[in-house]
Amino acid sequence: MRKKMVAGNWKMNMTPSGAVKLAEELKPMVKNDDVDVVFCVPAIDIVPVVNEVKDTNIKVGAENMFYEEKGAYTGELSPEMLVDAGVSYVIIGHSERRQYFHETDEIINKKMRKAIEHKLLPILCCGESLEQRESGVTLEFIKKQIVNAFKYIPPEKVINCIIAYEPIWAIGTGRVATAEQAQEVCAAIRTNIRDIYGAVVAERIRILYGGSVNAGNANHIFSMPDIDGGLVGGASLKPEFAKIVHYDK
Ligand SMILES: O=C(CO)COP(=O)(O)O
Repeated sequence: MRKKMVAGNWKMNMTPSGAVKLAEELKPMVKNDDVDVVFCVPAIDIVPVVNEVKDTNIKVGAENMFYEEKGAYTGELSPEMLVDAGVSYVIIGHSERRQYFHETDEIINKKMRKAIEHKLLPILCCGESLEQRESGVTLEFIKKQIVNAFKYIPPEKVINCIIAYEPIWAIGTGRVATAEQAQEVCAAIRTNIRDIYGAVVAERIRILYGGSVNAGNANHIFSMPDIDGGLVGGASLKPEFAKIVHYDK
């Protein structure tokens, strides 16, 4: 049985003081032993949020990291810095980073390998554009994203990674994929993983859905057999996030 996960992606929201307030408000509301709860927060908020949620069930994630160990990379954060600050997860390859910061599959693969080397758990994002969906290439495109992201990573490491399927057309638009649409793609991703890494990895790896998840649709989406929880944007900045964590109540 895979444990469900609900991860918030705060994106570029929340000043350090605002972040502490939000974490303080949410922490008593998101206790749920059946769900792994993660706050993925802006880099500047990591240290204060880690302090705020220590001794709770909440783990902290970063929204990005660089693939080099250290050195002359102005503005970047290394995996060692994240680990030392108390980070457990790192989002890699979000569509916003692919779009605005020109991250390629090759860069994403380097980040995946480096995160794993430092025992950070990657939340790998994949997802198609509206144009790709309408031209019928969704499954083929996502397979390519997955294959490229996991290149050179052995199955015993792949098993602990998290994949987030986030159709670009459903992010921040209020236009949520139907639970059936999300299930279809998440099942195809699991089949891809099975074909490459075998049944054990495929049964254990967690696949999340992201894109306009809210308190009203989480229960239906998370009840799909291949969907193990959600990566939540807008609704992760509000008390509504706690309702998503308690989706089945
Ligand atoms: O991009 C997302 C999470 O990573 C989804 O964002 P929204 O939940 O705001 O659509």
